[in-house]
Amino acid sequence: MPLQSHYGKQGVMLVNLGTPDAPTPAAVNRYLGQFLTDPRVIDNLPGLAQQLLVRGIIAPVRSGIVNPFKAGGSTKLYQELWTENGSPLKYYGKVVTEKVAAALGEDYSVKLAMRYQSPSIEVALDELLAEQVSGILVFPLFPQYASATTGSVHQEVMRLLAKRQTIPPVQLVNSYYEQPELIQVFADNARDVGNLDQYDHIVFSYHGLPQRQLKKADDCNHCYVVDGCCNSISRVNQFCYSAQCHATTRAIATELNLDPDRYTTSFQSRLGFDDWAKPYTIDVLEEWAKERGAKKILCFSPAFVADCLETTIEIGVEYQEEFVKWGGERIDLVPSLNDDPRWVAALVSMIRSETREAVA
Ligand SMILES: C=CC1=C(C)c2cc3[nH]c(cc4nc(cc5[nH]c(cc1n2)c(C)c5CCC(=O)O)C(CCC(=O)O)=C4C)c(C)c3C=C
Ligand SMILES: [Fe+2]
Ligand SMILES: [Fe+2]
Repeated sequence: MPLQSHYGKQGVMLVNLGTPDAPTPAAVNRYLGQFLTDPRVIDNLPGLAQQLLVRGIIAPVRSGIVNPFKAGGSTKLYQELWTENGSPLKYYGKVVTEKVAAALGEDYSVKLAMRYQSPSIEVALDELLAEQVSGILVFPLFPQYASATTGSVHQEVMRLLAKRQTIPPVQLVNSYYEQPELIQVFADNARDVGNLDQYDHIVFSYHGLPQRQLKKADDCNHCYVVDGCCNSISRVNQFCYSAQCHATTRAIATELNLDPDRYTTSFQSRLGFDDWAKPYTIDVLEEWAKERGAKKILCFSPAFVADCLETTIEIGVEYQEEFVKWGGERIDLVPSLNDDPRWVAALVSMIRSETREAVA
């Protein structure tokens, strides 16, 4: 018998990053304003300076709200990404939540939340608590831990719970970067693409992080100090985002029997002028096209569980155009997990194993 209360359902909150409510300058401005004033995302500015810079310059300029007749860069990209179902990140989040809820059955109550914009963590938490759940499993939809993503979700959940008299049993999922269930789905999706020998090279492209944040999160003075610091994972770097990304790559590559010279781990979406985790995906693509004559590249995006701006547009359109200019033919994207039944089954399996004690 578990120690905790076992009355009511087990609550589950699936949490992703968030996306604008609409592809308009006003909505993109609201989204970027909330996202980029998070001190875990832009971590090197004092609070007031960050508010002024983000809300006064970065968000208005990127969204284009400063000029009502001309959408800014980010808004244009969101307009390109938008489908009849809206933003894919939110659409697939909703579909997956419904499917996971149906598969888990009556013992569970499953909600979707977004760290920024809607549906908010606050609303999802209130709904779960109003149902008198016996406990809550907070499951960020980020396979690898970063302070800017998972850490921020955890902090927000704790901030909201800290206001309440009763703090229910809460489990915070940290990461699942090499869980066999997850690795299997990425590998199966790649197998569905066809014979991998048709590709000159395979790129595993992860969202980047400023090197400063990797160092800050490193209590063991390991990252950028020890040679090949992220090439293996152990006690000293078990929570390092970059090391976890490399571990995800190795696990997928092992599953697909890929030799190490067939693939590269790289990082995308750099913002600002500081150095981010390297190598940058765009540099890897340039090198393969210009110096090694690569024509076809296969690209995995294992930091994302659904189509989003960074996969569909940044890699699928922007990097693709550059690659062709450099003499390449095409970059094929391994489809994201989206609402793939194998991904739903993987989530159900991970949730069940995390809550086995509570749902006895
Ligand atoms: C692994 C997941 C992610 C990490 C780590 C991450 C860090 C990070 N991101 C920014 C700045 C931006 N990210 C933007 C979009 C975006 N980021 C992620 C995931 C991670 N970000 C996703 C899934 C998305 C797309 C959301 C969607 O709606 O499709 C954007 C907005 C787009 C733009 O204006 O270019 C910004 C800005 C920083 C600064 C950062 C770490 C410090
Ligand atoms: Fe991002
Ligand atoms: Fe490292």
